[in-house]
Amino acid sequence: MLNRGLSSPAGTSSANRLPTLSSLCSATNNQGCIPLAYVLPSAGNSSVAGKSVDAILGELSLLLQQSEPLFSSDLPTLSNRDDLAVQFKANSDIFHVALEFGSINESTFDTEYYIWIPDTVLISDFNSVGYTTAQAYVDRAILNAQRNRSGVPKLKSPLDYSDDGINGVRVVSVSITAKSAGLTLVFYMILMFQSATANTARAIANDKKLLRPEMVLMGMNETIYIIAVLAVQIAVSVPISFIVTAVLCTFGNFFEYTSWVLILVIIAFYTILATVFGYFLTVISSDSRATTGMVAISFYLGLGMFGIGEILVFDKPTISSTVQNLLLLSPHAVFGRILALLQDQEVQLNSVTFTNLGEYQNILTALVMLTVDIPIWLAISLGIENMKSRSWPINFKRKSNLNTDFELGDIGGEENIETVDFSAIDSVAQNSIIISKIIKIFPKREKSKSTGGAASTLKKFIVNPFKSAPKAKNVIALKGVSMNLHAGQTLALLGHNGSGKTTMLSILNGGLRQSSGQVLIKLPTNLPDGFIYLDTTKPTDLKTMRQNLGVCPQFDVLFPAFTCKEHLILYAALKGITIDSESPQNASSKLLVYIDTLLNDVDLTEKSNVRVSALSGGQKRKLSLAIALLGNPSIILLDEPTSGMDVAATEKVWKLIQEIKNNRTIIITTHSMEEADTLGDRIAILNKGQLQTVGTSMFLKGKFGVGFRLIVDLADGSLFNEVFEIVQTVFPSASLETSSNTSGTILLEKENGMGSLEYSALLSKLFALFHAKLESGELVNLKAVGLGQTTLEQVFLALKDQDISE
Ligand SMILES: Nc1ncnc2c1ncn2[C@@H]1O[C@H](COP(=O)(O)OP(=O)(O)OP(=O)(O)O)[C@@H](O)[C@H]1O
Repeated sequence: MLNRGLSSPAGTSSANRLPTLSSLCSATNNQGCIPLAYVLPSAGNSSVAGKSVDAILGELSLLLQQSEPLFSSDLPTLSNRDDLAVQFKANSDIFHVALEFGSINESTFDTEYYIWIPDTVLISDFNSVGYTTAQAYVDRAILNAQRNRSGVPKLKSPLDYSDDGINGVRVVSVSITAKSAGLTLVFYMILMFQSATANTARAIANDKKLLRPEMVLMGMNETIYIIAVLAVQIAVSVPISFIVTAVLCTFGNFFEYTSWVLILVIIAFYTILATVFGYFLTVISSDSRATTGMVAISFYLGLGMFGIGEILVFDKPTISSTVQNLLLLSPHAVFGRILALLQDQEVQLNSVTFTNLGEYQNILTALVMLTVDIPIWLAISLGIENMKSRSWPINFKRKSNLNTDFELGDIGGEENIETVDFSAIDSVAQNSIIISKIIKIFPKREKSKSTGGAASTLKKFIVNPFKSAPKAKNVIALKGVSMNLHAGQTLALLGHNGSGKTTMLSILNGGLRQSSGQVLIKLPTNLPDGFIYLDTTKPTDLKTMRQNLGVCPQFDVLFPAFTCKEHLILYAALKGITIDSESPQNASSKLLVYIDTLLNDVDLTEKSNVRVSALSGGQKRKLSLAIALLGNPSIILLDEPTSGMDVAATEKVWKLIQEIKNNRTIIITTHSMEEADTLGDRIAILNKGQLQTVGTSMFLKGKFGVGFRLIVDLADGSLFNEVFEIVQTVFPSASLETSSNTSGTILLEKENGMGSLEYSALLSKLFALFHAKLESGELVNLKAVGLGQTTLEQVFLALKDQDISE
């Protein structure tokens, strides 16, 4: 570019290769020829700098050695320009081309020089007289001196052609090579910090699915959670920033002149920005696999924006600074821009520091943009997240498929629901939770049955490339469930696996949003009514509701490294639980006493200072329960709280739940009928997403009980058959459950469709018969008969497969 940019005289070709200087020397076999004799910058010039001159001359002689081996490597020095003029005239056969240096800048190597050719030569072509060759040598020597200082690879001799080389191509590559070294560095740097984005995205996306919802439900403030995750990622990145800075500024020589503190700050800020950007990606995509893809896409997009910026936008006077700065909102573009600008200054050997940043406006602007990008992306992410959870008057989301080809509402209708006796419930306690026609549909994509990876994908493509993607298949977890709950009562929610219990609890605590229907939670207030109803789909209501909510999730969400006590202290802080006291010290010691009491309540006093990693499964459940009870919430949702606990611990928990239920609405899901019977003031049974029944244990047993058991105690076993035959005369379908010589149990099954009165009448008839037989002396060995009530388990099993038609 430098050489071919000079216009050649008309009629000459510019496509010829540069001739070597040796070939131009007219002396036979170069005998005595002098290559590029030179004159140093004139004395008295203040910018004369010995070191730079030496560096350039050293590079020049290296280049000459590469292409002009016939010349001696020592370049002859002439004392001044008069001497040069004399020599030229006198020895034009051996003295062909010469250099006169004007001035050389010590730090930038900016050089002013003149090329001498004898005036006896008619200049018809710059190439043929060696002028262009000399200039190419000198320009490369100057560039190599610069590159040597900044550690960039040196350029080869301009005459080191490849066979198909075209004259000038290598010279043009001078400027491109210099720039591309900087851009390669930028590329690698951006690539290196992808891990910060990817790690954050992965951590938040995974937590979003598993840990975060549960932690939020247990009282964790979402903003604190986000800040904690970002802080951890940033803390991990700090040592990495130091190492990268050390590599760039010390070992790698990539930034020899730029202040290392500036580089460290830039890298640290970019790390934070990359981390925040990772969080942004989790906000805009809902699943972790999508987020991973987004990291890759954003990387290429960012690089693209940087490339477009470098080529078309940055430093273009025709493009407004606003547009230029807009491009710098891209984390990768702004980082790349700063590095590229600093590289430009490095090549010019300029030292950029915090103190002289003002002299480099474009670097300063990019640095300011890098800094402000952090709060901007954080605000955008939090804003989108907030918008997503808001309930809009118009629903922009694609409507879920509510074409209900399933049975809606309760199984068996009103008669399976026990009428509540409101006279026994305080008016404030009545209807503390109103659940109305809740439907929950989980959209689900059918999984491909093949697991053959790339090979099966290829096969599928070959077999039927036009086969459309599998259609969405919905899972209907709740099919229009309605019921009202009352404070001071515990509702035991029963149901087989997958019947919808956890889904119901998640909707109640706002962790899941129902597809349709409404949940209203009653909270006491100072308002004239004395209470308000909160709608769990409204974020502000949800926030208030969660302050009054205690949740024990189905799976423990605990930190292995924290002790039991530390968990309660942490959650107390996160839930904002405060204890009134005159002094903060008093308050915190009172809080510790309260936490100790709670640990004692759940039988964990001995383990209060033990880390969770050393607790048994049952002990972890106790800790989760204690967290749920923290702060005396008015609504307590317990998802299988006693699973994994031993008998003694279970009984203690039952006692505790019974003690605390006053003024509170408690819902407990369980697979233990004994637990439901003991704790449930009312028991609700869910079956495949529908409410099968709800009522007291007595109501359920009376309604769905299969009948009583007759327990018979005999003095002589040989008479048992006789007793069974008597029973069968009244209850033809009676069945023998257990029997031994001296005792037995007979199930007095209620016939299908038989009413309670009719059944009672049969029982009376049976006992009258026994009485008569005893009186007549027919059953002399019968010591005692008794009636056993139907268990809840029998009710549950009887209801198992019942549907509306039955
Ligand atoms: N996130 C989800 N995506 C898709 N389907 C889900 C999801 N969560 C639950 N389901 C489905 O909803 C139905 C009800 O599940 P849920 O966990 O509420 O049952 P459950 O009664 O609590 O079961 P278990 O007693 O086993 O805990 C099941 O068919 C389940 O597969």
